[in-house]
Amino acid sequence: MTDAEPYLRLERITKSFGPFQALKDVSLEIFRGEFVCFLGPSGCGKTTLLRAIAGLDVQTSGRIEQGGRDVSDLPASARDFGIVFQSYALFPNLTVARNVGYGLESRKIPRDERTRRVADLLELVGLPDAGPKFPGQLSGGQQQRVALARALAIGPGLLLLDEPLSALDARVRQRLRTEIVRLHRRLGVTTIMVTHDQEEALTMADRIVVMNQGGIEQVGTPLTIYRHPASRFVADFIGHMNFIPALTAGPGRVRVGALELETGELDDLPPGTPVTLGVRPEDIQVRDIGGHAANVFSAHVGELEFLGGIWRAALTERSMGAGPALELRADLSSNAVRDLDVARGAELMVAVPPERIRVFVQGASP
Ligand SMILES: Nc1ncnc2c1ncn2[C@@H]1O[C@H](COP(=O)(O)OP(=O)(O)OP(=O)(O)O)[C@@H](O)[C@H]1O
Repeated sequence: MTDAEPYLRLERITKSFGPFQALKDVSLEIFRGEFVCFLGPSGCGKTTLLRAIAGLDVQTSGRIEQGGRDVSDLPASARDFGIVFQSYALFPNLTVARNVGYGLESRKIPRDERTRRVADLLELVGLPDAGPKFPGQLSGGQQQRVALARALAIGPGLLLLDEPLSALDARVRQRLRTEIVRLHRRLGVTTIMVTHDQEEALTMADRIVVMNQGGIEQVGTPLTIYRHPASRFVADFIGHMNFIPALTAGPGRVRVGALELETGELDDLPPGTPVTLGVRPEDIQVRDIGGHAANVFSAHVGELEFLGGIWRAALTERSMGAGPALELRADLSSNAVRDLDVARGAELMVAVPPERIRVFVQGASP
């Protein structure tokens, strides 16, 4: 097997629980050394997919190949992975050292080597002195580090993380996030993490698999998923987005009420086709709007919400004639708000760069 070939290949995986289809024809390829996140709302099937990869919940149909080997029908014990669960799942009556060494013990690794390896692993996860303690004597974050060390002990080909951070408080979560990424860089172990937290996926993953209702909506790098969401679902699930109903008006142009806008992307749709435009709040410009800028219009400032580093402004464009007004949320820097005297009730010139407008065709996206 060469590195150009996927390390893990999922082919047409389905999973049914009675009449309910939790996974619908899922195909995916993951390469050696990648950090991949399965991201999606509760119940979309991400844990079910992870458990199928581990052999903990066998798929109803489909094929799973790992490292060039067909593992579809292998029991979990015969597959090559380490796993960390949300709930730590440590043995409460065993010391930390024995928890970490558990897999080594059952593989009959000699005691000396085991002791050395456990010490290395505890060092690796930043708990060099925790060996003699019991899990109950550690904080949640520390227990999750022990769970990580245990999962890595046998040097698995695949590290599976099932919402490993969601039981932890925000600060610990943040710190462990960085540590897991660092650990991954250092060890290079192919890693799959399930999360419903978009920020976690965006900051940690090499590639994100966005799931919805038992299927895959989009696979891509965090930047691609954020900048070029393939569907309205993805656009809505990741980050904030203004959705604006519009009609096509010729190549690269759309009409929103009386306003005509230029867009960077538009398939060859006949004029008058209903579409939905997607614009991120941070892509609405209020500064340095040159004379030749496209999509410039005046907007009325409504509510202004202070979010710390930025302000979120409710903007309304009123040249719409009889139609409903165009409402937008815009994220403005504190500097812009100060320099331009942006205040509730003010009028503000705004520009929406054409290349920052996504066009979703109605009915084509779920
Ligand atoms: N053992 C089971 N029996 C019946 N239905 C199940 C079983 N396990 C999961 N499901 C259903 O399959 C769907 C997918 O579940 P899964 O746990 O994979 O979702 P998820 O995306 O991981 O969500 P969450 O973030 O809530 O865990 C859900 O609707 C769930 O109710």
